[in-house]
Amino acid sequence: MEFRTGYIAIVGRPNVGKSTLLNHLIGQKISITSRKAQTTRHRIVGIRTDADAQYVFVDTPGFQMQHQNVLNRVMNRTVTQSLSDVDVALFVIESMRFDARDEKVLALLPRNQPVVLVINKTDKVSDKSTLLPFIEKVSASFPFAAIIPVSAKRDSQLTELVQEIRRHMQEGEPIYGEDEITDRSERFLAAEIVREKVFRLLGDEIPYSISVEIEKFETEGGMRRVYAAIIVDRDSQKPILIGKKGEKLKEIGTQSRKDMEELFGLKVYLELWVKVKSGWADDERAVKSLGYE
Ligand SMILES: Nc1nc2c(ncn2[C@@H]2O[C@H](COP(=O)(O)OP(=O)(O)OP(=O)(O)O)[C@@H](O)[C@H]2O)c(=O)[nH]1
Repeated sequence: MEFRTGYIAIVGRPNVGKSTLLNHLIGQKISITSRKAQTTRHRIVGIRTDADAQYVFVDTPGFQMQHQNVLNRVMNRTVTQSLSDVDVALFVIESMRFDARDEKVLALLPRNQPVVLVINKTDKVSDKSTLLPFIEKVSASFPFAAIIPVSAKRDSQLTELVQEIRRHMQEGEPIYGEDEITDRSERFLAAEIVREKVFRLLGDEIPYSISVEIEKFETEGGMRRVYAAIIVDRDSQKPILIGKKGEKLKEIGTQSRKDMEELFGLKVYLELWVKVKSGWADDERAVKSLGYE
């Protein structure tokens, strides 16, 4: 069988189980989001590599998972455009529920490219015979490429879903190497976690241009040591990030460390500091957030 690769977007109204689905498809918890809209076209939220395919799951700008009000805030066109360059979109709904909010999302989906309807939470349906009429009703509303009822939580029908996704992908070499997926992506995710916390805790106070550089990333005796610099543009942004008596940075550190521990399944020692991009004498370590508090 030829090797295939492709990009996949998972969309749907809040609470239908998109994150759960993603996590179960990729086998670990690496779905990360921040409150700010992304500037990049697509952000990778997870990768699954099988013997015959590599699945790259992306978050769609203006359509981010875990955003409650995003549909009100973003122009529909942007959403449709950004969705049109993935290979396949998964439109997730809940079993036996298809309301106005689902329809609103559905209206934004491109019609010139495959959309798979994923009916999640089938485990909650006690009388399975009610599912069929429901499926028929929803399927009349859009030319879906396929309809797959699943239970993300129970891993039910996920193999079938993966096979269906693969059908819509092109032959091609893996985009990400196997080794890259373990270490490099963990580094990348560590940086994403810190960035997410910065935005969560500081929101609009901080410009979108900040970045996070992982300067050291190593594992020693069951402990992951992460040294990360938050890079800001201007000196004046530094005190905002650090906060009174280092409070903000400490909170960013504590929350980041917790997420990293959950993600890596290891104890994490995290050292965080703020660096000014153009700065000369600014490489100072402001806070040490220990791996056990
Ligand atoms: N019974 C059942 N519950 C599920 C299933 N999948 C997800 N859930 C639950 O549904 C709730 C929402 O799941 P999420 O994965 O956070 O949903 P989401 O679509 O990412 O939600 P937003 O982040 O708000 O967009 C959680 O309580 C999940 O545990 C499933 O297959 N069966």
